Amino acid sequence: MSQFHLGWFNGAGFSLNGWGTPSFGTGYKPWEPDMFQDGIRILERGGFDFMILEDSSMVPETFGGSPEFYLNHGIMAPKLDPVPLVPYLAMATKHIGIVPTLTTGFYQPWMLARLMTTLDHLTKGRIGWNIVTATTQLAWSNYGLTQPEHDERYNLADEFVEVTKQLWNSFPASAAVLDPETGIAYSAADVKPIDFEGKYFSSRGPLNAPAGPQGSPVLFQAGGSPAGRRFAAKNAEVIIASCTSVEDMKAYYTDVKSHAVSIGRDPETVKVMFTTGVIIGDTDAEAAAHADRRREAFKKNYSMQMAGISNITGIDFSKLDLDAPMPELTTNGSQSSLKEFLSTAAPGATLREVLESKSNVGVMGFPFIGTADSIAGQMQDVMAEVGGDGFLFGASIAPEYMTAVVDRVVPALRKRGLVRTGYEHATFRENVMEF
Ligand SMILES: Cc1cc2nc3c(=O)[nH]c(=O)nc-3n(C[C@H](O)[C@H](O)[C@H](O)COP(=O)(O)O)c2cc1C
Repeated sequence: MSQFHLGWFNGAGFSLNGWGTPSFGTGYKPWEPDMFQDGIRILERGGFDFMILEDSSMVPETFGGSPEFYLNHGIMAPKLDPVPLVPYLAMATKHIGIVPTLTTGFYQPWMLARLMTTLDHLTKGRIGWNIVTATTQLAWSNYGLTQPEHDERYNLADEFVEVTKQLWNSFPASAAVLDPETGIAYSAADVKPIDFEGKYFSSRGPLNAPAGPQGSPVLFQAGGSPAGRRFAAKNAEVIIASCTSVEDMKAYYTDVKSHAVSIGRDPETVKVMFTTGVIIGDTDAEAAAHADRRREAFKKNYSMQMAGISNITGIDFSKLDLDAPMPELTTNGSQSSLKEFLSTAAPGATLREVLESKSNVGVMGFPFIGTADSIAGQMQDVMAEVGGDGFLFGASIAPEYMTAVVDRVVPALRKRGLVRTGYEHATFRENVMEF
C-alpha cells in the first residue's frame, strides 16, 4: 500500500496543556512558548505533516451553569489566542505545517485573508487554516451576537471561504516586479478588486498583501453532520474526523470523497485523516492492561465526561437525572458529537448507563493498543481497509507522549515503508498532497 500521513491535533489549544499532570514536562511554565516549540520539533523529527492548534472563544459554563468545573480543572479554559504562537513554532522548525484554528463566526473575511497571507510569508509557505463555525452561544455572546442555526452557520462559512479565496487571488505573486533597474515594485494591472456582494459578507478588495509562497493556506475542516460533511467535501483540502470504529471511518471516507467527486473535485486533492491515540507497551499484554485501567478511569469520571459533552452541545448534562431514561435531546451545537455520545448505549438507557457504556481509553477517536510494532501493523491494516489518508494524533502538547510516538511508533511505521522519512518539498501543501 502507499504511504499515509501523520498529523497532530493539539486539542487543548494554547492552554495549560496538561499542567498539574505528569505529562506536563519538567521545567516548562504555563503560557510560555517553550513547550510548544519543543513539541513541534519532536513532531518534525518524526516527519509529521502538520500540527493543528485548537481554539474557541469563551470560558465554558454550560456544565452546572458555572465556569467552576472548567477553570478548576484548567480544561477548555483558560486559553490564549493561538495565532501569535505560529511564528514561534515556525522559528523552531523548517518543514512541518502549522494549522491554527480561526472561526468564520467572528473574523471578517478580509481580516482573516490578510492574516493568513502574512503567516504564509512568515512561515515560508507552511500555514494551514482549521475552519470552524463556533458551536456555542457563549462564544457568540462574547461578540454581542446570536448564534445562527446549525446549517445556516455552514452556509455563512461557505460564503466566507468564497470571499477569502477571491481575496487571495486578488493580489497574485505574479504582480511582483521588484526590478531595481526600473524601480517598479508591483504591477498595478495584476492587482484587482473583487467587488464581492453576498448574503452575509461584502468586500471590495483587492487584498493589500501579496500572495505568500502557497498562495493561500491549506484548508482544514471537521464537518460531522450532513451539512458539515458537504461543507468539508466542497472546501477542505484536509478533512479531519473523529470516528470510533473502522466501519465509521470507511463510511465517512467514502461519503466525503464521493461528495467531493460529485461536485467535480479531484479526490487526490482531498485528504481525509482520522483522530487517534496509542497506548504503547513492551508487550501486547502490558499495553492491554494499561488500556483496561484507563478505560475504567474514563467510565467512572462522570463529571469530566459530562463537562465535555455539555460544552460542545450547549446542553447542561448536570441537570439530567443519572438514573432516569435519557430524554430526547437536540442541539444547535455539535450534532455529530451528541449522536456519538448517545450511540454507545441502547435507546431508553439512563444517563449513568450511557456514561458507563463508554469503552474509551482516554484517547480521541480510534485507539491503537500494543507494542510499537503491533500498533504499526494495526495502523497499516486500518488504512488498507479504510482507503486512506492518515492519522491525526489528538492530544495535548505532552512531550513524554510525543517522544514515545515519534521514537517508538514512527520507526516501526517507517520500517514498513508506511510514512515519510523526510520532507521532499518546500511548502506544506506540496508535502501533504505528495501521496
Ligand atoms: C479533529 C477535530 C478538530 C476540531 N477542532 C475544533 C476547534 O479547534 N475549534 C472548534 O470550535 N471546533 C473544532 N472542532 C469541531 C468541528 O469544527 C465541528 O464543529 C464538529 O466536528 C461538529 O460538526 P457538525 O456540527 O457538522 O457535526 C473539531 C472537530 C474535530 C473532529
